[in-house]
Amino acid sequence: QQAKTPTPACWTGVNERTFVAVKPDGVQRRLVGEIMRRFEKKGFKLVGLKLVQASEELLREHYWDLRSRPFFGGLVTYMSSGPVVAMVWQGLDVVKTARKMLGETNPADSLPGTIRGDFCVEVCRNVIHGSDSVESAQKEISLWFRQSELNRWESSSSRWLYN
Ligand SMILES: Nc1ncnc2c1ncn2[C@@H]1O[C@@H]2COP(=O)(O)O[C@H]2[C@H]1O
Repeated sequence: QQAKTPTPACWTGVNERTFVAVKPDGVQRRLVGEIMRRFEKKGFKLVGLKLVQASEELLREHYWDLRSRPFFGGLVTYMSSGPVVAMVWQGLDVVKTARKMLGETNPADSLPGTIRGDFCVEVCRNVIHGSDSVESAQKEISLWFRQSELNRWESSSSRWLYN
């Protein structure tokens, strides 16, 4: 069994970070603003943001764990079919909460009120990706962003969000 990399203290508590990407279908369907609005209104802090045309190489690495699945080729083609909005959001329990906000991988299993529950119908066009653990968030953020692209800033609302 692979040893677990310990989470650095700077990545825990209110400083936890997750990687979220609006997929090409989400960009084409003009869902970027609505999705970002949900994360902002929830109280998470945006620390990284860019519109990128992802290379197949980057996507193969991003989805490396799924490489033997029959849909892998189609997934890479879909994800490279247009620009993606890559984001890093920060806040307490952001990895777990973002997954809840996204809904289930299959939109049909996603409750109304979630992003996938509200805006899509099929698993191969599920509009958004979010890291599934703190560990994969760290890997995905370093794959998609340079350190210099991540911003540290003091949020004036943090004292109203955290005790
Ligand atoms: N059965 C499937 N058929 C096609 N694509 C899938 C299937 N299961 C998962 N995926 C895709 O693989 C992706 C893996 O993580 P995502 O959250 O980005 O969203 C998933 C879907 O886009």
